[in-house]
This record gives sequence, C-alpha cells and structure tokens, in this order.
Amino acid sequence: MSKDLEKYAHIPLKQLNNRVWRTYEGGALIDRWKKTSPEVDGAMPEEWIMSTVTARGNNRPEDEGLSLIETEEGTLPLKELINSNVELYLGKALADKFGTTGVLIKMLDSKERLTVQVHPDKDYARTVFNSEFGKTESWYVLNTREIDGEKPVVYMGFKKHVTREEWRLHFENQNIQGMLDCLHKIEVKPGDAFMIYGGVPHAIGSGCFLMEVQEPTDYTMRVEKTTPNGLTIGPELIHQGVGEEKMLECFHYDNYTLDEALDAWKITPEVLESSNEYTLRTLFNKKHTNCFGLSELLLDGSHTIKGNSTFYAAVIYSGAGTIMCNNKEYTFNQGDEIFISAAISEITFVSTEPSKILLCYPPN
Ligand SMILES: O=P(O)(O)OC[C@H]1O[C@@H](O)[C@@H](O)[C@@H](O)[C@@H]1O
Repeated sequence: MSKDLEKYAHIPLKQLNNRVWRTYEGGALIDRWKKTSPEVDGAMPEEWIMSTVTARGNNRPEDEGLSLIETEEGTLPLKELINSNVELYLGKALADKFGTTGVLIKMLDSKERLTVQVHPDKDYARTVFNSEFGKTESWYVLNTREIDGEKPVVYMGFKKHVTREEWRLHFENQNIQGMLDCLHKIEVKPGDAFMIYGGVPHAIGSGCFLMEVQEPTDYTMRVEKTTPNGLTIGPELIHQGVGEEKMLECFHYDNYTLDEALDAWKITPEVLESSNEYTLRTLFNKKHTNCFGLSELLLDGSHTIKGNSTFYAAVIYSGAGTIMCNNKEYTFNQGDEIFISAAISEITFVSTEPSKILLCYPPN
C-alpha cells in the first residue's frame, strides 16, 4: 500500500475544494476566486489548504478541515499520502522535527466581523493543550469590500490604557464595544500584511478577503459569547474546554500605541528577485517567524523554482499557465491549490496569462 502512494511525491498535487464551518459568515469572495457561481456568503467562510488537521466546531463532521487529493487510487487525504513516506513528501528536516507539515494555509472571507479572540503562543499550547504548535498566524489581504457602508478594518493589540482587570470586566459584562475600544482599529487595503503572534488579541472586520498562513492548530479562545450576527457561542468554543479563567490567561497583556502596534505587526513586502518575466516578493519570512513563510510570484513568462529539500504549496490567486515538472507538463488555473513535495527538485511555472502565485512554506 505505502509503496503505491510514494509515486505521488514526484508530481504536483492539486487538492479538492475544502470549505470549513466557522462562527462568522462570509465566503462570497472565495467563490469569486474559485470562479464558482453563485457567489454566496454563508457559514463556510474559510477554505483550508494543505490541511492535515481537523477543524474544531460543534457537531461538525469529524474529518472537517482535512485536505483531499485526487489520485489514480481515488480521493485520498493529503495526510495519508504524506504518511506513506514522510521524509519523501515533507523533507528530512520536517520529518525528523515534526513528522507533519507544521503549517496550515487558509483563504478567509468575512462578511461580518469575527469575534474578538486570541490564540495560544507555543508555551501556552504546550502547557494547556499539550501541543507543540500554538496558533501564530499571518494575514495577507488580497481583496476587500465595503459591507453596509463599513470600511474593511482589522483590530489588534491592547491600547496603552488597557489592564488585565479592565479586560476581565468587559468579558464578564459582555461589553463588546468596550472590548473593541481596547484594541487598535486599522483600515486595510489589498496588499497589507500582518503578523498575529500567539497571545495578541485581534478581530478581523467585515469585508476582508485574506490568505492566512499559520501554525497548524484550531485553538481559538473567544471573548464574545454572541457573534455580531447573533449566533450564540457555546463554552467549548469560548475556552476550548479549559475554562474561562485559563482562557483569559491566553492573552498577553502588553500595551501598544498605534505606531508601536504597526511597527510590531505590519509587514512591508520586499522584492527578492525580478526580471522582465517575473517578480518574486517575500512577505513573511525568518525575520518575522520560524513557524512558516509566504512569498508571492508575479509571473508574465516563465520562472523556475529550485527545491530546497522541503515541501511547499503554490496557491494560484490569479492567472493560468503550465507547470513543467520531471519532464511532464501540468496546467494551472486561478483557484488551484498545489502541493509540491520535497522530492521535487525543480519546477518551472510558465504563464499563459499574467499570474499571481502565492508560495507558502513550512517552519524553517
Ligand atoms: O471564531 P471564528 O469566528 O470561528 O473564527 C476563527 C478564525 O479566526 C481568525 O482570526 C483566524 O484565526 C482563523 O484561522 C480562524 O479560523
């Protein structure tokens, strides 16, 4: 069995669409990106990419969140392919260190504001959840829309005056406006990029379509018991089973001015290489985190990417063309999500339309 599955490590693997239930509504811009119609906002506002972890929801299917790949053997979870030969698919370093991909990638589209929340840093994840991964995440804004006249914004970080006691009171009183007023509110536009480290309070506003590259867990601690749309959030989704006291400990009670917050978390992309056929830009890299990386390839011609002994994912945000890999040709189109195994030493993207390709990397 395992031998048969190893052959897929030598070809680019496209995953099937993989929408996930969340507590907030959205998703129409994911439909637009995928060119599926009608474009609808609903309860599945996230697309999970190259996921080997399941989502945490209430009464949801057990395997929700897991990415599936179409193969000659039928449709298989990515996880199963990887487990057939972890080193071949992921590369030796990752196989030895984690034995899993170490990363989760999402497309997220909010029609309503998400609840104010926080995710664990590594220490909290280890002590409270016995997990080697927290949920440090990154947001790369791809598109925005105004919803009910509201400009697209994100909220992050405690303002200078906020104390642990004030935060607790807002939580106990469910003073949502009070909570929002504690956080910096930042208007966003396509191209903006932010690091959201474990422990940093945040909320994504309505009208944001973004790529999120993050540590591979679904630990979200929410302080709002009712969503902006009126959905009640049960205790399990508020504190993930650890209780409200422990939930409040997940926050880092550090204070920032707006400038300090932007300095700490807003990222400026940098051009790594360019020619008349392509520009390669880095967004998130070792300077920001060793948990994952994200680069963007703007292509109008051809560009070869040499492997660096680890897997990566190529997400086609726009455009179309072909991929040359091990002397075979494959097509790529807007909306494709492609897993490139560590075993692939080199691939060449050749665009037939100008393309924007997001290259997502595992921990380094
Ligand atoms: O709490 P809900 O609304 O379900 O949203 C949870 C979502 O929050 C965002 O900030 C990100 O952390 C996503 O990875 C996560 O899925």
